[in-house]
Amino acid sequence: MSQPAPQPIRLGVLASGGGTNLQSIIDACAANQIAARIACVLSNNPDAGALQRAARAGLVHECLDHRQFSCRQDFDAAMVARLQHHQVDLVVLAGFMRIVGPAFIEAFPQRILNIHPALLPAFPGLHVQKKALDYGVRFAGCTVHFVDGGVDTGPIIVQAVVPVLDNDTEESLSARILEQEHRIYPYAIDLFARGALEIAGRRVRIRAELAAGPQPTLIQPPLPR
Ligand SMILES: Nc1nc2c(c(=O)[nH]1)N[C@@H](CN(C=O)c1ccc(C(=O)N[C@@H](CCC(=O)O)C(=O)O)cc1)CN2
Ligand SMILES: NCC(=O)N[C@@H]1O[C@H](COP(=O)([O-])[O-])[C@@H](O)[C@H]1O
Repeated sequence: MSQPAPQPIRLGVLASGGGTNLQSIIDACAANQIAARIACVLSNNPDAGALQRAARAGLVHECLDHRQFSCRQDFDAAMVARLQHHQVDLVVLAGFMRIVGPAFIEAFPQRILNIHPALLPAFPGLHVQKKALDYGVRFAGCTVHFVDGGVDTGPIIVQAVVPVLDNDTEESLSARILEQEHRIYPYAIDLFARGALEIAGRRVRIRAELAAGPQPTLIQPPLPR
């Protein structure tokens, strides 16, 4: 029995690239699949496709080009100021390619999520789809986690698994993972919005009774050869 939707929380989505994760969140909000609304979209990259997607969706969007700031701390402070101005409840990193510092994290304690295109703790950092392919793993996937002071080390909320095929390229594997990212990120954000996430040390407990519905399928079986 799903719970009635609570008052929507306000999201601040940070993106540096094309914004397909942002688009999946935009679409999920429009379909009332997330108990949230996007208050603003911020990017560090003036050329980010995410800014164009935000504009098309009629969303508040701003670029704070990190290259215009004298240091990482000043950039972080400016981002925090904009997020607080827009009264953001949850910061959603959606392909945001800057490491946020302690002051940013202190401003939003346990209220910053990130999506990573690997099954953490395997393959943190960048270019991880290629790293997984080169390593020879049989399964890959993606992870939604809380952001903490480390990089890709925060408590894990949801993961999805995809098979790695013998003829996979970095592009084909990235595309397969991205499809799952677009499914699990809206789901994870909605769990947070409904107060269904409880952090206990490294572990995150999902209170199913507060979720909107059943957990989506998270393990993609190997494709027929
Ligand atoms: N404190 C944290 N900040 C961020 C996290 C995190 O877990 N903790 N996740 C990242 C997203 N991410 C991987 O999922 C990631 C993004 C960027 C980098 C990185 O090395 N960035 C470089 C600049 C790279 C560039 O501009 O092309 C840097 O910031 O110096 C590592 C991991 C978001 N932030
Ligand atoms: N380490 C962070 C990282 O690699 N993030 C990845 O950047 C891509 C952004 O795509 P998008 O702009 O189309 O959402 C996504 O695959 C996301 O997991």
